[in-house]
Amino acid sequence: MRDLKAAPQRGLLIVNPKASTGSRRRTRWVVKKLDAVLDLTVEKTGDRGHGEELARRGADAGYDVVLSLGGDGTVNEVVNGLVAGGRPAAEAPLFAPIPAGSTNVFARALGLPWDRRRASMAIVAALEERRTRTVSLGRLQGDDLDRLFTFCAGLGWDASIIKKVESYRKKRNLGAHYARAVMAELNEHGVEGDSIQVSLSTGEVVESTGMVVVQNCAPWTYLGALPVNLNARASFNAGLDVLILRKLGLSDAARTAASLLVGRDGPDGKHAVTHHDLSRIRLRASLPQAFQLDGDYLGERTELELSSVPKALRVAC
Ligand SMILES: Nc1ncnc2c1ncn2[C@@H]1O[C@H](COP(=O)(O)OP(=O)(O)OP(=O)(O)O)[C@@H](O)[C@H]1O
Repeated sequence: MRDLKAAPQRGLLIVNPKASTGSRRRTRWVVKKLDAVLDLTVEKTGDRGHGEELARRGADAGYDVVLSLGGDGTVNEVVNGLVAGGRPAAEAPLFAPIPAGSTNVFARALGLPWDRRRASMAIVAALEERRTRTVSLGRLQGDDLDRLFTFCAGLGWDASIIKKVESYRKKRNLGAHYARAVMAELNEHGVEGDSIQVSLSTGEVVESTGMVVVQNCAPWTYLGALPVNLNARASFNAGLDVLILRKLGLSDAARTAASLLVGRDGPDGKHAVTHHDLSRIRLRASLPQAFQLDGDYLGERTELELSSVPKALRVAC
């Protein structure tokens, strides 16, 4: 093991001061821990998109390690900045996400604890022991859009629900907000969604009425400590997994929702089909549909293409 104190790696910590579980005191604690093992620079994000710009500049400046302190939105921005323009993983800084959002799916999918102190200690140990892993990312393209995602993207129902949850603003008690948004969505639009044609890289074409979720890893999300699995086989070492909801009745919707919460492998069968390890998925909807990327609602689209980018990002873990 190299003595990091003698030759410290250059580290850039990108902090979202508005992240839902962040605070100045907690940030100071994290900075102190990292400062002991890295030649550390700290930058705060000032607005949406700033994390991506800071990360891109950090990669251009040759930082060895870039860390984020924020939620999955900040992780998404920083990752997009690090490997912007197709920068290969070997030429980009090592990345480490320190959780400060409400859910922190990417960090937890990597095996890091939700608690930021414990996660920081685990990252410091990984840096000291030079433990790294190279993971896949997803890429989403459409019209004026070309973005990477770390854990999931979706078109239709789940994205409409995310839009509603975001509009409720308060991030506490996310489970209750989610349930409220599901009920509001059912009230407004019922369970019958618009048709989405899903073309898979295997050559198969599947029709969905209302919801397609693509995963780069498992789980899809967490409700508190509970992982919610749509595609339990999704993995950073494989291509993309997809869940396609087909025709739903109200009782099917309830059954599907329940199987998401209690099932180990997620729903499958007559009303939902899943496919594993795909290189590409094309989506074409009959009407503009809400879409989400790493849990952030990003607008509406009728056509999207998603592809897997293998071994796209080096992470410390
Ligand atoms: N200074 C800032 N002011 C307002 N928004 C910001 C600022 N810095 C970053 N953001 C934006 O805040 C969004 C959400 O941030 P982030 O995901 O880090 O936290 P979060 O919303 O608490 O996380 P989660 O959604 O997991 O609860 C990001 O998309 C980012 O662009």
